[in-house]
Amino acid sequence: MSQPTTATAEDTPPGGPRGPLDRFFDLTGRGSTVPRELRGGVTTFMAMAYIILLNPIILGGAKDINGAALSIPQLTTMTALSAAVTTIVMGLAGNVPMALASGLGINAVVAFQAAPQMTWPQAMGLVVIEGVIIVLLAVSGVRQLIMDAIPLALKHAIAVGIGCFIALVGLVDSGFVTSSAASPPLALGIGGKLSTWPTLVFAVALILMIVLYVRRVPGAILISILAATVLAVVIQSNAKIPARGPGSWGVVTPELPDKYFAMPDFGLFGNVDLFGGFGKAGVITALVVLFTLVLSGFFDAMGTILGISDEAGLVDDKGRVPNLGRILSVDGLSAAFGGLTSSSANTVFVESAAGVGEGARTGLANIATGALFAVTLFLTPLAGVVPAQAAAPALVVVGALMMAQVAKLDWDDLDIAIPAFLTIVFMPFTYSITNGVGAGIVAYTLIKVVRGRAREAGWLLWIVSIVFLLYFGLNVVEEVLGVK
Ligand SMILES: Nc1nc2[nH]cnc2c(=O)[nH]1
Repeated sequence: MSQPTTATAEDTPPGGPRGPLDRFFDLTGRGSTVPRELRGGVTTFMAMAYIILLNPIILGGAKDINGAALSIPQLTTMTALSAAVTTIVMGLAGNVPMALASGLGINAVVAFQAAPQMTWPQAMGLVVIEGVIIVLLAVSGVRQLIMDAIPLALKHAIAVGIGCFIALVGLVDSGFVTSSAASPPLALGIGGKLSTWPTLVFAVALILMIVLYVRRVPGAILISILAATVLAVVIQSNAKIPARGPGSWGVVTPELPDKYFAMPDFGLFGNVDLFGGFGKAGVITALVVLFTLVLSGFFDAMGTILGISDEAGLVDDKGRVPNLGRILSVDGLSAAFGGLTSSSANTVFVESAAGVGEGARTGLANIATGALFAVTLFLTPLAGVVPAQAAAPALVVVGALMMAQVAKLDWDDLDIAIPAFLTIVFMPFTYSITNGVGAGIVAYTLIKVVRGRAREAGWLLWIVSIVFLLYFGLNVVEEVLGVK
């Protein structure tokens, strides 16, 4: 891929014999070094650390059918634990710079679709089953077959769509872009105006990151995140911006905590009722929830794995990813582990692209990211210091890098141009990677049919298209079947 790297003489792989770390992670083979991997891993952690705070807020804010809520401190521990374990396992087994944590798409399904119809252990039981189904699809080779069936052009479009999506996520999380019920639905800052301290911090961080990055300063992204965090803490200690409301920092208010250390509470571990949800909510309702979980988990991770691999230059000329079977299996296991820990399905995070932007190319970066998540198990108060405004510019800059893939598409070929465009725009516009993948695949198959080339799509894409049509029409199906 064509991004500028941040190599220095200190970074250059030595010509001598390769050490055990180098051999295990193939650092030299992938043109990387230990410092670069560590820098990438730390950067990814900085871009993802917010999840330790946000996931408990989303899951802990919802009530189950009995009106019970999960404990926020326990959720915080479980979110950090599952991110640490799954990220390290992915690094060791998959050797890719792809960190995992509780997915924001899926946790909303768990909190707002599953939990209100059953108990928390039953909802988490469905998450475990989802993960097991995804593992079965991976080990049977079906998941890989589906990935291979997706045309190369759509794989590039997925990377571009994810780039646009993470840029929007960054802009929204930092309050630089806000939504309102009035028109226009999206606006700059508050009501079209940038006038708050948090947006200033975002702007400073973004400018600093761009300047350092184009000047190829090693650690550009990380330095900018840290510098912006310091700026944010200084501003907050003087301006005392309220934690909630317009103009606030969002999930993380950058304040130095009173205490830095807290003992983790593992009380939610194993709090799972595997099949009880089918009895409580009804078989069809539970199956509809399971279908949504599997489809989102399957295609969100697939899109993210393709996008990050493409960005890291790990794919071959057919768009194939190394160690794909293992990566997909670990991804499924991670979803199940998320259920087991009540932290909701863990999935490959798009934020891993920030570490790739910093030079990460192997699973060693994951060891750094995972180790930092493990440390936060004991330092949960400190995890709340980096505000979105400091970390989110990384998502915008990396979004720009991922845009490079758009040049690989033949925009004069409508068979490609229209599905690729839909893939790209559906991701940011519907805030979902899965929707983008689905829109592209359905459009691709449709165009092949109306052009009299139905066979070119291949039978597998046909099946996937039908499944996606079901997914998009799920509400209609639910009404027909009379389920909630
Ligand atoms: N791919 C992916 N990345 C994320 N980053 C935060 N949440 C998510 C998610 O649900 N999926």
